[in-house]
Amino acid sequence: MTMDLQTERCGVDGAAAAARRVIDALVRAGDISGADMAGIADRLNAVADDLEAQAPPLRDRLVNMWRGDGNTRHDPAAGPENPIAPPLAYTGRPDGSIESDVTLGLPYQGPPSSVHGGVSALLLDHTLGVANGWAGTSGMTAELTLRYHHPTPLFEPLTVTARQVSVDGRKIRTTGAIAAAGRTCVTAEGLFIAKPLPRPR
Ligand SMILES: CCCCCCCC(=O)SCCNC(=O)CCNC(=O)[C@H](O)C(C)(C)COP(=O)(O)OP(=O)(O)OC[C@H]1O[C@@H](n2cnc3c(N)ncnc32)[C@H](O)[C@@H]1OP(=O)(O)O
Repeated sequence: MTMDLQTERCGVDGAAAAARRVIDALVRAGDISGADMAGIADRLNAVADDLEAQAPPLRDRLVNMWRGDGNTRHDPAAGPENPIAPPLAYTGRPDGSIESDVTLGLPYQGPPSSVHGGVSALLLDHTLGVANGWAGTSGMTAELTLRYHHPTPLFEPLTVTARQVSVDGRKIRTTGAIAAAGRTCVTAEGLFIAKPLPRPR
């Protein structure tokens, strides 16, 4: 079952996807390309000027971002509204786990042709959090333990999975992994504490 995060559509999604494409193309081109980088900077700054001039007050945008009670759309891992999110798109499995297939490019590079360890941590922290929501009991990350078994490749399909393991009072334990071609690259164990922060209203 696909989660509601993916079924809702907003106008900003298309612009965010274009910005994501620009980030990827910029990192890909670099200074060894023939691109007119000064001209590109001017054009990108003009876009930013336009957006900044029309942005609502910060508080209004925060309320808008946190509307409703379910998944949000702005986070840096799965948020379709956020250009720095790959973004992950989750499918819930009948066994209570969740899964997302994603291919990461150069903006997420750490070691050569491999995913940055901090990016893997971001994706796993968020995916464990979403798995908690999928299981019905959510919390704040209190501890996140990662084990990097093998380099996680860029440019190849990755599968990010997570599953809530137990709920003991306010303590929620959740595990997850990133795999490439059936090989586990990173595993995660998280302790979450049930303590909802109020959403801006
Ligand atoms: C769909 C959306 C998915 C989003 C996923 C993204 C998740 C995130 O990134 S969350 C952001 C990162 N996390 C944070 O910022 C959390 C910051 N920390 C906090 O807010 C608090 O320390 C918090 C909520 C973890 C715990 O605070 P608090 O509610 O006061 O806990 P407290 O009452 O002291 O302790 C409760 C129990 O948890 C235990 N505990 C608390 N913190 C920890 C910890 N870091 N490690 C181990 N145990 C802990 C305590 O020992 C206590 O256990 P016991 O009941 O056995 O004595």
